[in-house]
Formats: sequence, structure tokens, C-alpha cells
Amino acid sequence: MNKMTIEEIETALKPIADWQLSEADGATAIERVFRFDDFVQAIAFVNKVAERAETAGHHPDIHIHYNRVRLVLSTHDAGGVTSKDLEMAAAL
Ligand SMILES: C[C@H](O)[C@H](O)[C@H]1CNC2=NC(N)=NC(=O)C2=N1
Repeated sequence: MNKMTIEEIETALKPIADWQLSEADGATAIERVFRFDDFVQAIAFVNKVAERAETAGHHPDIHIHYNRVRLVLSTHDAGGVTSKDLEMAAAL
């Protein structure tokens, strides 16, 4: 799986609402924050994400902050973002 360039990622993100490029600590990833009414709804979403991730064999990092869920996707083997991450982002 080929690591995408920053330009390729930005182009690919255009049709995927609210996902952003993230380059914290030099590690390229894509991420999005989802907001819910409360913790219970946030966890229900996380459970759906988990099911989808298991089916695809591709798993976002999941940060839960009460009613906010931040998902971060990268392909570890490639050391960056690949089409697998974009596919998963679109699904989520
Ligand atoms: C062996 C297994 O398929 C790999 O470790 C998978 C699992 N899930 C993964 N998820 C994500 N987001 N990136 C990966 O590189 C990754 N690798």
C-alpha cells in the first residue's frame, strides 16, 4: 500500500466532509471529530465504528471525550496515509 503525498491526501479529502489532514509530531494522518448529545450516544457510535473497522481490518485510533469522538486514521506499515484510510474515512 503506497503512502500518499500531502497533495494527494488534500485532493482526496475534498469530497469527504469534515475530515482533515493532521501532521502532529511529524506523523501524517487524517482525522475528524464527531459530536453527540451525550456520552451514551458517543459510545453507541464508537461501537459501530469498531464493527466497521473489524470488518475492514483497518482500525482508527479512537479518542473519547464525553460526547465527542475523535477518529484518527493512518496506515502504520506505510508510515502515512493510504487509500485504505480514505476508504475507511468515507465509510465512517
Ligand atoms: C495485521 C493487520 O492487518 C494490521 O496490523 C492492520 C490492522 N489495522 C490497522 N489499522 C490502521 N488504521 N492502520 C494499520 O496500519 C492497520 N494495520
